[in-house]
Amino acid sequence: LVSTNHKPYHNGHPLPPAPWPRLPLIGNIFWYSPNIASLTAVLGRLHNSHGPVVSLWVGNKPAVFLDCHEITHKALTQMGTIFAHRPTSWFEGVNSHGINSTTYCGRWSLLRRNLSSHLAAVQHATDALRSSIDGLVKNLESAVAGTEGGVIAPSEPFRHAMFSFFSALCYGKQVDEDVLASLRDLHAEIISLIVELDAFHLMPALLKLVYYLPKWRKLLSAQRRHHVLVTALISACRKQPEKVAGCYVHTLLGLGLGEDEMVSLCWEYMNASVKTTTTALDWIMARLVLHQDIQQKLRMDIAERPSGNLVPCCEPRPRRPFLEAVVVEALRLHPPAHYLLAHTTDKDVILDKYAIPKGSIVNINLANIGRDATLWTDPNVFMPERFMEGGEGSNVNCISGAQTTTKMLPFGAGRRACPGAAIALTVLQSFVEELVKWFQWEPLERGLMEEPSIDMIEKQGIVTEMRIPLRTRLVVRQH
Ligand code: HEM
Repeated sequence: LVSTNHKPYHNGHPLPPAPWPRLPLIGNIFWYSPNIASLTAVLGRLHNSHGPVVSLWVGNKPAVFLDCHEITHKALTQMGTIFAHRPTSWFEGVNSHGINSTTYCGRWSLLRRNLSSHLAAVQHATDALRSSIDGLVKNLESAVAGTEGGVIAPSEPFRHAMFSFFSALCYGKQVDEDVLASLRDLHAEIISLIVELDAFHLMPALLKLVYYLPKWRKLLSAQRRHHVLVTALISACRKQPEKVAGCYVHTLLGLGLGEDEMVSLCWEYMNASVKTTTTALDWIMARLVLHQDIQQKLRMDIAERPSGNLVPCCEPRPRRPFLEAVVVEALRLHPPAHYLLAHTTDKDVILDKYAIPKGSIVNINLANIGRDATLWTDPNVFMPERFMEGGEGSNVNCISGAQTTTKMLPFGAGRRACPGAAIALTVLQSFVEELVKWFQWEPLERGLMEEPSIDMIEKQGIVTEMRIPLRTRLVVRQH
């Protein structure tokens, strides 16, 4: 990468360092990083040579990349309202009316408050949680029974269970299993088409129109089918509101929204919740397979006192610090999203001596912050104890939107922080608790070449999944 910055100043202040050349109207992001997968390596090199604030250009706008806890903290909390905006994109598709793509305004605030109060009300939706976990345990038991040596790949059953839980919260519990299966398939189809089209890098997509056109058509068709299906689910809720009281669609019905808006918000709800929690669960269980001692300690801890997440009307719910520590430590090392959703500013600002022009696309690398050796001891070691009382992470609260510390931020921080953080943690803890109670999670035997039984290498994408999906030997425990 050439380090010269062709136009280094904006209103008398230096712009974040960027590589050269940069073409007028096109910029250089597509040149240096033709797809999402290559972006990490390019940014790694740029940060190494230029520090924590660098940029690549998308058309005539800088895409600024932050890689530092203090600067991130300043942008998201001290300058929170300035950085709370989202860049506009001409390709939003099914997400066009989502909270995440809405700019920081009254509409955003109304929708966000609605989602937050719905999620607070269903935080302990014990029936739905119990039934999804029971379904998962049954699925895993039959998978074990049907394989030699109990070797299974649990990611798909995880996704199935998370989908059934969040769809019960979104659409109510009355939805047919067949309809849910179609919805699940449509979600998978749309997400994989978006990934294939690499919507983040649309410019090359436009240049290779012939190759991309059939995929666009497929995406539009899948989005239309999704629209029809979700509209039917919304109408069913409208006809029998008493059956769906408290579910997300029910709360939306009272807001006077149009059909497209409601479909888009339902898509966002399911998409934001299922992919992230499933990916997090994959990483947590992979860690427990690798660290048998921690799995055993967790099991003993669980046996002493149940967490209460699955007990109806259990107030206050007893805390289980080690279970919480295991989940949070896995989120520190393996956050499902490595970057926050893109932020932007509504005016020119100075951040860490650099000019950030109004409308810049601001990207924050939260994965690097969680693994920063200046903030964490042995950052690459899986050590849940660091989150126990007196540990270096004991003051970290990744739920609160106004964190006092942003040493890790798997859910973001400040005004745009994830509204689903609290429920996501409850769900993950409940799943892990039951999965460890019901099964022993063991590694496969090492291969001839002594390769590790689990590959912890990441695959970059909309979320960062395991490059090789988790495979484990599952032993059903006696109860
Ligand atoms: C492990 C699970 C989850 C993780 C790691 C996660 C992570 C994130 C992150 C990093 C952001 C971007 C924050 C920013 O741009 O500053 C975000 C935003 C968001 N998340 Fe989550 N999330 C999870 C679960 C959920 C759940 C369960 C829901 C809802 C049911 C949800 C709904 C949203 C919404 C609506 C936004 C956009 C907020 C806004 O723009 O105001 N997420 N999430």
